[in-house]
Amino acid sequence: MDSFIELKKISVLRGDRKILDDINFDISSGENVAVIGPNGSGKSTFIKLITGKIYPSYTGNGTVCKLFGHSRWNIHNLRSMLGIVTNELQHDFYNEITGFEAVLSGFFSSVGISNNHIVTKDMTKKADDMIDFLEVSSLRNKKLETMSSGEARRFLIARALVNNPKVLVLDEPSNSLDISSSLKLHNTMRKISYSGTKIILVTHLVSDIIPEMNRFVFFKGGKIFADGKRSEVFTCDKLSSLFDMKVKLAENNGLCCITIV
Ligand SMILES: Nc1ncnc2c1ncn2[C@@H]1O[C@H](COP(=O)(O)OP(=O)(O)OP(=O)(O)O)[C@@H](O)[C@H]1O
Repeated sequence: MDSFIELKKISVLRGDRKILDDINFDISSGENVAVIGPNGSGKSTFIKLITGKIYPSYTGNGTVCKLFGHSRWNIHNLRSMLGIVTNELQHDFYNEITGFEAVLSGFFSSVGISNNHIVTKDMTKKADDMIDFLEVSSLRNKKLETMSSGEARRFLIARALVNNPKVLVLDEPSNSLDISSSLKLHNTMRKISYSGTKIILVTHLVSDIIPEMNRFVFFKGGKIFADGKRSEVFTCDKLSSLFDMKVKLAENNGLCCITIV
């Protein structure tokens, strides 16, 4: 099986500063990956790289940057393979768009539906199926701008799933959610992982981690600081080194939390 994402010796430069430095990363099917790192460690830049939004700063000399086997890609062609939900995206949807239209727009990689879009019956059915799956049918015709963050985020996850992507990238998904909405999201991520779509979860909160995450990639200072199986990387020692403070990790009923010791 080809890798979903293959990066070798990849760096990203902004001005004269390397904000991603010599990244080597490869994921294939079967992996749910948690990307964790402190603020400013390069996680968002990494997400932009693996979702085709930016290219590496250097190529040649053994560098590889492939998404689904291709070094060059068209964002529209990536959409059936890669679903993306970021806070930036959610911001784009704060206008007159209803939840249903937002989900439907996933078929066109657009923000909402316009007269140029030809919406088929199958698309409508799939959009409604995904709205059901995310358990927000009662809000289908409500405008996103009038929803809570948690509600709007569920519609954007449904939008990302309409194309049956192989991989769903969630960037800081519990940002601005209260405990109850975070817990709902937690359960939704578990449901998605059972449905066959793999998750790449980017976060600085260990409470976002679901038991199905089987690979952990830690970022620090623009570099991959640790990368491996859950039992090897998601440990008190590694988390303490990552955040430069002694922390204790506890897991209870599938929920994780860290405390400072
Ligand atoms: N376009 C840019 N121009 C200059 N510096 C940038 C740019 N984008 C990111 N940076 C810098 O690169 C570093 C990594 O940023 P990035 O947003 O990738 O980190 P992050 O881990 O996602 O942080 P956070 O958790 O705070 O969102 C930061 O120091 C940031 O200021």
